[in-house]
Formats: sequence, C-alpha cells, structure tokens
Amino acid sequence: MTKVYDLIAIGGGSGGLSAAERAAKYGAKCAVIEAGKLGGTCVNLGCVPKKIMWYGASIAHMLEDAPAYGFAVKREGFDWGTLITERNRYVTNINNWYHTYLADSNIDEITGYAHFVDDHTLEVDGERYQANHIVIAPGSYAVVPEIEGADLGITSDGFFGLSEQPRRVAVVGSGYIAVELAGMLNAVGTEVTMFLRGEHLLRKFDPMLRESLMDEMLEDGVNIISSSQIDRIERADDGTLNLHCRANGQVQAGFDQLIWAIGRNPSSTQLGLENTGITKDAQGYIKVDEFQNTQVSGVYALGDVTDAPQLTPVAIAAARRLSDRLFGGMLDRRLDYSLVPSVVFSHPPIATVGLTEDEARATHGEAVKVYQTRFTPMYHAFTKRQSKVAMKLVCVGAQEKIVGCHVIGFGADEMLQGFAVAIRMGATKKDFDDTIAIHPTGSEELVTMR
Ligand SMILES: Cc1cc2nc3c(=O)[nH]c(=O)nc-3n(C[C@H](O)[C@H](O)[C@H](O)COP(=O)(O)OP(=O)(O)OC[C@H]3O[C@@H](n4cnc5c(N)ncnc54)[C@H](O)[C@@H]3O)c2cc1C
Ligand SMILES: NC(=O)c1ccc[n+]([C@@H]2O[C@H](COP(=O)([O-])OP(=O)(O)OC[C@H]3O[C@@H](n4cnc5c(N)ncnc54)[C@H](O)[C@@H]3O)[C@@H](O)[C@H]2O)c1
Repeated sequence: MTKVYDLIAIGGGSGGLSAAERAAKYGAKCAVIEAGKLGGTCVNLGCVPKKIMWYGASIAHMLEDAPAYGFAVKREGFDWGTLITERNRYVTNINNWYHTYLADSNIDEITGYAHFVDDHTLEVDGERYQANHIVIAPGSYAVVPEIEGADLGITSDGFFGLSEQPRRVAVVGSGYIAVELAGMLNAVGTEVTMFLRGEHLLRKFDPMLRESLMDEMLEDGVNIISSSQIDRIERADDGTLNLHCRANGQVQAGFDQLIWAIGRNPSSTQLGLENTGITKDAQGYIKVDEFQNTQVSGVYALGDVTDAPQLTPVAIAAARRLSDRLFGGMLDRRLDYSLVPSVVFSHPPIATVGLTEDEARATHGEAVKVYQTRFTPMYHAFTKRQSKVAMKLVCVGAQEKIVGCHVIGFGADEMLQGFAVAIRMGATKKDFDDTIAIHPTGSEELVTMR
C-alpha cells in the first residue's frame, strides 16, 4: 500500500532535513528518505569533520607561535588517531541526535535509496510513497577524472576515512577542498604537493585572495605545481603512487595518497527522473525556478543538486523558505541567491562576499573604487612564523556602495558574518567609516581603510 505524506524530502542532509523540520513545525506530516547517514555531506563528510581538523591544524600553528609568548613548548608528538577518534565521536553524536530529533518532531525516517516511478510516486526498497510536496535534495558527489589509475586516488570522502596520517600526499585541484585539505595536512606535518591545472589557487576568487593564499601556502611549506595536467597514475613496486604529467612528460613519484579535489557533480542520475517531467541542465543540475519549483507541479529541488552555491547555509535557507511558502502562508518567500558570504578554511582562512574587483569592473567600469590594505596582525608581531592579513573593499558609484568585501588572514573566518549583514543592507563606504572601530582587532581595519 502506498503511504501518503504532506511532504517527503529525498536526502537527509542540510536541505532535506531543513525542509522537513520547518514543514513539521507548521503541522505538516513529513518523511525524510536517506540512503546513508543523517546529516548528509556537511555533518558526515564535509563542513563538520573538516572544521574539527582545521581546529587541530590551527593548534599546530599556535604551538609553533607559543615560544614567542614565553611558553616552553615544542611541536612534537601529534597523534592523528586521537584527533580522528574524537572527530568521529563528535560526528556520531550528531547522527544520533538527528534520529531522536526526527522522532520527537513526528517526522518519519525512511532508510534507503529513493527513486521516482512517476511524477508523484517514490519507491524505496519496493515500498511506495506519495506526497503533495516532494523536495529533491540528494546533494552532490566528488568528481574523479576518467584517466588510467584514477581509482588509486581518494576523494574528500576517503580523506575522512584515513585511520593513519599520510606521510606524503598529492592534492589535485585548486578549489575550496584542495586548499583546505592541503593546508590542514601540511600543518600537522604531512608533506603536501598541490597539482593545479591552471596558474592559480581559487580561480574564481578576488586576485588579492588568490595571490595572498599562494604566498602564505608556499611560505608554510606546501609544494605547489601549477599548469600540470595529470594523465596517468600508477602504483610503484614500493606501494607509493607515481603521477604522470602530460604537459612536461615529468613523473612525480613517491606519494602514499592522492586526493582528487576537482569539483562535485549533482547526484541526479539515479533518481529515476526519466520517469517524470523533471528536467536537468547539461551539467546534470535539476532545473528550478526562483521558488525551487521543478517542471513538475508539487516537486521541488534545492541544495547541491541545483545550480546554486554548494554551501550548507544555502541549502538550509532555500529549504526553510520553501516550507514557509508551502505551509506557512508566505506566498512570496524564496531565497535571494545574491551576496552569499563564504569562508574557505585554508591556513590562513579566507572570507568573502559579493563581487570580486574584476567582476565589479566588468559590470560597473569606471564607477568602481577599491580600498585595500595588507598588514601584519598584532598576534604575529613577534612570532617566528609570520602571516599577513589582506583586505579589500570593492565600492561602486558616487555613494561608494560596497559590493564586495574580501579578507584573508588571522580571524577572517569569524570576521565577515556581521559585515555581510551590513553589505546586504546596502552599506556604503561612509557607513563603514562612520562606525566606531573596535580596538585592538584586525576587523577594525575594515572601518578605517583610506
Ligand atoms: C569536504 C567538504 C567540505 C565542505 N565544507 C563546507 C563548509 O565548510 N561550509 C559549507 O557551507 N559547505 C561546505 N561543504 C558543502 C556542503 O556540505 C554542501 O553544500 C551541503 O551538504 C549540501 O546540502 P544538500 O542537502 O544539498 O546535500 P547533502 O548534505 O549532501 O545531503 C544529501 C543526502 O542525500 C542522500 N541521498 C542522495 N541520493 C539519495 C536518494 N536517491 N535517496 C535517499 N537519499 C539520498 C545522501 O546520502 C546525502 O546524505 C563542504 C563539502 C565537502 C565535500
Ligand atoms: N568552506 C566551504 O564553504 C567549503 C569547503 C569545501 C567545499 N565547499 C563546497 O564544495 C564545492 C566543491 O568543492 P571542490 O573544491 O571540489 O570544488 P571547486 O569547484 O571549489 O574547485 C574545483 C577546482 O578543481 C579544478 N579542476 C577541475 N578539474 C580539474 C582537473 N581535471 N585537474 C585539476 N584541477 C581541476 C577547477 O579548476 C576548480 O578550481 C565547492 O565549490 C564549495 O561550494 C565549501
């Protein structure tokens, strides 16, 4: 017999859970279908375990800095196993909490892989389910290139499964995941070589951020090989990996792990969409309008499976707004995808919102004015390890409306959230100038830039 709900979410990750939670608060009868672990990528194989490891790496850096502050400590004896055990325990606690939370919220948890048998019917392990509203939120998966030996490498999923610290790692890619994992591993003593297809790290970011991060990572001891296209991987007799690069015919040898960090594809191929009127674009992202509606009435998609920024708060915000619209009577409620702030948990961290300088100049030409600064934060005034802070405000027009804010360096990760609120509200450079600085902090530079 087909079980019928008000709302079913496909995927118990950031988006699916949020859609069901919010709908249930309005009294809707909801179910979440999850094939793996509740919490999805963010909780199990993304933001959460990554941030724990970023904290661990930050402590490694602080231990290096501590002698300058009078502490008789040395950086020695890092135990990968301790960090991994504590991290996994933390993640498991979140998983357990979700099971309880769903039960307490009267949301049914259906375990298994969902696929559509028609526009409004789902099947999971032979059982059929229908709902007035179906939210597709199955997320994305890491891309592995189609080259010989690619499966000798791992993705970020495999990285989180490493029970032993790798000695020598190749990281292929130059985006969020590549710089985050490379920085983390390097900080705890693994020898890291990054292989970039192009010239730059974080290709789409403001040039100031790209260049500063490159300088900082090189200074920290990360090897970076740019313009290198790897076209074959092989395992050597001693068990290590050899990477063959097409461009220069060189072989980079002796890696005990290779991590692919070259982007993520939408999980849209196994959903049975061919049995429905739902359509995808050329990259496989499910097509939605500004209200998350697919082409089929009563079926919606959000999060990584759509062509939206692949960020947890974006999936959550789209999901909550959708349920507000469907069950809370807020008929015009939808997510505005402009000015999405984000942080790259590199070492040092990067925080960014709005247009890069290049994007602003392409759109607004001569009307763009840029303020920037670069300085040594007080924390590093007398430490042996040096790391700079760089900041840029991109302003437009006579009012100098701030359309972009970019920060790299100590504390950037916790600095931008409040500024993102101001920028979203239309803040101008004068508004920043009129705000009294908080002293002594790094963020005060954002309101005192000349
Ligand atoms: C290494 C890494 C680090 C990241 N760090 C950050 C960060 O610091 N900050 C940030 O904002 N974002 C980060 N992200 C991105 C963030 O995790 C994603 O944008 C977010 O999880 C997307 O949410 P979602 O609901 O679309 O998908 P997911 O959270 O991936 O959830 C989808 C769920 O659906 C399940 N599923 C898939 N298909 C089916 C099916 N047919 N039936 C049933 N279940 C199904 C999957 O098992 C999964 O649990 C990171 C991602 C990675 C990989
Ligand atoms: N801190 C955060 O918020 C955070 C952290 C991790 C991931 N994420 C999200 O997850 C998404 C996926 O992360 P990602 O780092 O895998 O993707 P990404 O899109 O950020 O970067 C992928 C990079 O790999 C490069 N690339 C593509 N194919 C390549 C190839 N064959 N060889 C070498 N390089 C190649 C691309 O030029 C690109 O720079 C991110 O876009 C981001 O939205 C967010």
